[in-house]
Amino acid sequence: MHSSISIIDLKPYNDECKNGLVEDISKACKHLGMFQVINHGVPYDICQTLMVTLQEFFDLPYEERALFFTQDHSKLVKIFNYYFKGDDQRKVSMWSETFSHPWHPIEDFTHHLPNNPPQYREVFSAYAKEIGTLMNKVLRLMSKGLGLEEDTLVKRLEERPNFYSQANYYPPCPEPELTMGLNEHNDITALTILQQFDGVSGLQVKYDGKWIQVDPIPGALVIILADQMQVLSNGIYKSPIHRAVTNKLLPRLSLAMFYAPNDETLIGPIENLINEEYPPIYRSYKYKEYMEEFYRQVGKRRKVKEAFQI
Ligand SMILES: O=C(O)CCC(=O)C(=O)O
Ligand SMILES: [Fe+2]
Repeated sequence: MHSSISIIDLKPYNDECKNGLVEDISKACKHLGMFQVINHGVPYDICQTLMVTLQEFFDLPYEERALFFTQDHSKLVKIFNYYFKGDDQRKVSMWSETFSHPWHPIEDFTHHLPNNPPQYREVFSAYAKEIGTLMNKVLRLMSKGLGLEEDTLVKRLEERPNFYSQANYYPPCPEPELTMGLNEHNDITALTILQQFDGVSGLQVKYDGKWIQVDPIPGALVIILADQMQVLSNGIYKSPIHRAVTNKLLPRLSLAMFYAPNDETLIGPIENLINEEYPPIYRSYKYKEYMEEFYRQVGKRRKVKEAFQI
C-alpha cells in the first residue's frame, strides 16, 4: 500500500456530491503529501506543446541561454544551477539546469520571457492559465479535506500570492550513481503542480526512510504539498521530501509551477485546527521570515520549518 503514490481522478469535481473525492485527496495529503491527478482539466495538447517548447529552449545554443544565466536570486527570469547538499554528502553535483520565472499574472511580464523558441510566450501563457484554474480546484478540495470551508486555504494565502515556475532540465549523465539531478528537498512554497516528461522517470519521494519512484503517467500531473501547507494544517498535511535522479540514456525535463504566499503574508496553523488536544506545533511568521531562514541555511540540507517549531 505504501509503495506507490495515489492516482486521483478529478472528474467528479463538478458533481454536487464529491465527498469521495475530498476523502481521497485528504488521505493522500495526510499520508504522503504527493499524488498524481488525471482528468484535471488541463488539455493534454497544451501540456505536450509546452514540454516540447521547453526542450527546444534548453537545446538552444549556449550563447542564447547565457542571457538568462545568473546567481542573483532576485532576478525575475533566470537560469541557474542548484548546489544544495543532501544528507548524503557524497552526491553533491547537481546534474541539472533550471529555468525559472513568474507565471501569474502572466500579462505583467510576458515581455520578459524568451522570444526564442518563438512560440514560448504564447504556449506558456496558455498553460499558466489552466494551471491557475487547477490550483484553485485543488486548494478547495484540500480545505474541505481538513474539514474547513472550501475557500479557507485560498483566503489564507491572500490576494497576491507569488506564482513562479521552475523548468528543470537533466541531461543524460554518464555516471548517474555519482550525481543527483536535484538533491533531496522540501518545496518551501505552499503547493506545487509538477509535469514530468513522458517516458523518463526520475522523481522520487521519501516515505518511511525509503525512496518511492513516481513514474510519469501520460496526461497526469503531480501535486506536491509544500512546507506552508504543512504549517497551515498544523502538521495534518505533509510536505514530502523528494528528489530527482539522473539516468545514463535519456534527457529528462520537469516543470514545477509553484504557489507561494507573498512576503507579508502571515502563516501559521489555522485556528480551527487547534484545540487543547492539538496545540499549535509551529509559531506564526511572515513568509519573508521563512525565506530569510531558507537563505540562512544555504549550502546545507535545509530544515527550514523545523526552525519555526514550538
Ligand atoms: O524533476 C523533478 O521531478 C523534481 C523537481 C522538483 O522537485 C522541483 O522543481 O522542486
Ligand atoms: Fe521540489
